[in-house]
Amino acid sequence: MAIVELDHIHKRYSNEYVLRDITLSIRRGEITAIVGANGSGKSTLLRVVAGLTAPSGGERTLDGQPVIAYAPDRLPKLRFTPREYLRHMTNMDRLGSSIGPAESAEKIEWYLERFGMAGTGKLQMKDFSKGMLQKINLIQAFLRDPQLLVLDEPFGGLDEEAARLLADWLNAAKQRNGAVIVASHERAWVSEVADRIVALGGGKIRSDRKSMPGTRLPNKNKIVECLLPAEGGGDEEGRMDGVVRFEANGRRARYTVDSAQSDRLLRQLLEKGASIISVQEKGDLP
Ligand SMILES: Nc1ncnc2c1ncn2[C@@H]1O[C@H](COP(=O)(O)OP(=O)(O)OP(=O)(O)O)[C@@H](O)[C@H]1O
Repeated sequence: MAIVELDHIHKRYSNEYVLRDITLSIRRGEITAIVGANGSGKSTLLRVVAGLTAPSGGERTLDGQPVIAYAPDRLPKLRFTPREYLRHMTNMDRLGSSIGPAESAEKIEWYLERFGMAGTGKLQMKDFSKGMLQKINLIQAFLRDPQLLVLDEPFGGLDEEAARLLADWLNAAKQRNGAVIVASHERAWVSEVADRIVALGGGKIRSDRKSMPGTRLPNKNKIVECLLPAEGGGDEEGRMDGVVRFEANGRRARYTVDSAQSDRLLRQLLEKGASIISVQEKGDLP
């Protein structure tokens, strides 16, 4: 069954119809892309799907009470550091969940690191570039572990590497049987990830067709986290075969390694007495 059903939805602002007679099912295990010209109603449709805008007519039905996460097309430039903002978002969320502050702080770090944002320190979001702000916007949505992800222009402002990672995360969410809906003008990424493409025009559905996602290879790096037998040795560690990135905090170390070389790295680490904490595909979710 669909996670959200829209049945003959209309949305009107004053006398202007923005959505007209929209009937649409958003299903689990599927990535749905909404495409269409500027002003065609994509953002409005997404907000109706997420339950943030009430329709003027028609019915929206949810299957159960799924956790829904929404990322708007841009975040305001707030006077918060990303950690302050994300902590605030998860604090609000935790009211209804079982995850504690330590665990959610760890998850925040996990996402910041993956997006190369761990080093932003005291820099406030008001001074962020468009792409940096977009990464925080996406993190706040993924942090909720949603069953329904509603993302407005998620690829906007992202560089190639970040966009690839996002595509991997969307696929990982889908593999967990989550439902994903994105509005996007980025044709290449839409055809890369979408199982289904719904085109809007003048607030109406003009076409709704299946798509065949995925010609691009997934991120081929793995992330190995481990406890080293002793501190230090950063230069030497970074030069180990296949290691593209090395970070350490005391004895705790993180290697980003080419998948083809990861077994070899693991063997070398074990031989020198390290204990392995985790091995993950770079595009996995926590
Ligand atoms: N709160 C609002 N009040 C009045 N009109 C609105 C409101 N929100 C959206 N609209 C109007 O609804 C229409 C559709 O806007 P929407 O943002 O949904 O389009 P879109 O397809 O997402 O556009 P874009 O590709 O430019 O982001 C536009 O004409 C817009 O002016």
